[in-house]
Amino acid sequence: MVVLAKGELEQIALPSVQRGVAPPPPLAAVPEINLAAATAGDAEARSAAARAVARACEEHGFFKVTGHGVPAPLLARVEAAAAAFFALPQRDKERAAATVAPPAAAGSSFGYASKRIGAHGDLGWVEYLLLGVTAGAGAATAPVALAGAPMSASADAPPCCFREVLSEYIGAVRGLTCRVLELMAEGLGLGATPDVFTRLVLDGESDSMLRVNHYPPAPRPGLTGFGAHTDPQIVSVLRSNAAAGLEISLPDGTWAAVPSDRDSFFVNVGDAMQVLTNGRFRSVRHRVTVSSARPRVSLIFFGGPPPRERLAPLPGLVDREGGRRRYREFTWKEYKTSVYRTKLADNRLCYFETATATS
Ligand SMILES: O=C(O)CCC(=O)C(=O)O
Ligand SMILES: [Fe+2]
Repeated sequence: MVVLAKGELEQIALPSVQRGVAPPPPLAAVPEINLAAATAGDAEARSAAARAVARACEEHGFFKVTGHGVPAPLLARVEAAAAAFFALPQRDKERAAATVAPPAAAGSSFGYASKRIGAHGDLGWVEYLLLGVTAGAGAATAPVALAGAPMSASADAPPCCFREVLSEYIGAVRGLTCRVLELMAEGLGLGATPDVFTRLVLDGESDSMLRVNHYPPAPRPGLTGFGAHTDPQIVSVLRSNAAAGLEISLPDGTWAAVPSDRDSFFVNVGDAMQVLTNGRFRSVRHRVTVSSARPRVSLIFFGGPPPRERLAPLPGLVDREGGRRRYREFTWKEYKTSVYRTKLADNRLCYFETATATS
């Protein structure tokens, strides 16, 4: 974790996104899944939703979730608590970060950081909190142990502190993540093992995380908030305030802006899911560009497997491709170690591809 002194913050030169004259166009048709309709009990609606989820994961690696059931007042409270935390004086934010538990693995960056993303020189117009979160024994709604979230967003905050609001939010978003993962399994034709993905996120040692990002108003348009990257985990579930900025890379390599929607969640397929599905689901490249005069606040839950978990393409999916296995087996710990050695924009999966994947 790197925390900069106030003077240093202003001195860092920040990259602008390379673009032509025009910003990327909005994503024409954002794939959308209404979870309430999908899980209301009608088997036909459910299997149609599962197929739509699989299609979105294959084509974009990305979709929007409506009808998610996470209460609007909870979303408003967590957004307000995050904004209050980032409005604290720099010194208080740094002090709060010192309460965060020691890094779980060498090179990891739990805690608070400003403008520096990772340890290899990536910069962005962003400050963030990165927290390790663990699941209680098996239940999606079990109380959440946060690896050291700051106790309070402000000195005058009521006893219901930032940590508790985040805890409640994580419980809700983990439940949502599991419902989405079950639909992914069903959409892949793995309905016989509906917990094939959820068991990884619900494991007591699951390496899941929450990142709370704050992008202050941009001093000039087109500033890189968070550079292009894929998320390493199985799946990421994102929610932001109404400030735009998220962009995804389309299969043809062009970029598209995702219209913000504070009432919905957005799901990214991560690298680990691309491996488990033998490349059928696409780990989506995405970035955040800051142009807006209003600050953007986003929260991303990253569903990760336990460090010891051996990841490899699921046998049922390999069989369907005539036994062609695109990735070799590796542990999540091994993958994370590799991620920490690389820059944000690097393709990390290429080190784990088999010879048949590239032939
Ligand atoms: O802040 C956002 O909207 C996305 C950030 C992101 O991609 C990440 O934290 O991995
Ligand atoms: Fe990301």
